[in-house]
Amino acid sequence: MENITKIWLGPLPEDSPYVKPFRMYYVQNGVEKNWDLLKVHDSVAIVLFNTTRQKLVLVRQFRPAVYHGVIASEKGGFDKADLKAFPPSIGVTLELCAGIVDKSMSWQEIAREEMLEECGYDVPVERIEQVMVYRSGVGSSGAKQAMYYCEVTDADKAHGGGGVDDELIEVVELSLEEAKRMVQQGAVNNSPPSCLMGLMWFFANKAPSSA
Ligand SMILES: O=c1ccn([C@@H]2O[C@H](COP(=O)(O)OP(=O)(O)O[C@H]3O[C@H](CO)[C@@H](O)[C@H](O)[C@H]3O)[C@@H](O)[C@H]2O)c(=O)[nH]1
Repeated sequence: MENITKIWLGPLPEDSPYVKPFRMYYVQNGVEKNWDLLKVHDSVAIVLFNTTRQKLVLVRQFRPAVYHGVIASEKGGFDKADLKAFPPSIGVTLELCAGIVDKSMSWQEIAREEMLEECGYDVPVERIEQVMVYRSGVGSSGAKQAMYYCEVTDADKAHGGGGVDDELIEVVELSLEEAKRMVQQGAVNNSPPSCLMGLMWFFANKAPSSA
């Protein structure tokens, strides 16, 4: 996955299917203000628990935004990627299985499809429980994400997962102890808030009482 040999930056093409920047103007308390925004896709994320193995199923992948963010935080900017000083592994995340809402299917159907494509579990939508809906990027995109929960067993496994087309996604099974360490005080990791919140929700609501 980290077989990345070259990284560089370029301007955003106006026809990007993923990100559209623009400015919103408004008058608040009689004062004209503006805010720079990004239109991005809404998304779904699924807390997946394999009850056969008592393992949480997450995905590991290289995230360009995280690679950029780690370097920008450390150096105050990103001129050019020095792969020796900053290996691609610093941009690898552990996340919930997730996907963008970019097709005309129900959100639950999209969640079902992502579980199959990314993690290899084939389950009917009826087994996917909605957990909560929230907005991420409240300063930039305000995008909506719906979080779901699904218990799976080894019998639901149709294939190894890994994503479609040229996606490179590694399925990772975490023991309850390993997952708990990710959300303990002082933890530092590359995971997005949705993943950390999903794990905390799991421990508060679903984990076996011994965990
Ligand atoms: O600039 C881009 C952006 C996306 N993609 C592709 O678009 C797809 C998007 O992947 P998908 O699995 O549908 O969504 P995620 O990338 O997992 O992202 C979702 O899940 C994340 C974790 O919850 C959230 O942070 C994000 O906002 C949310 O969109 C992938 O095939 C990417 O290769 C590109 O090729 N170029």
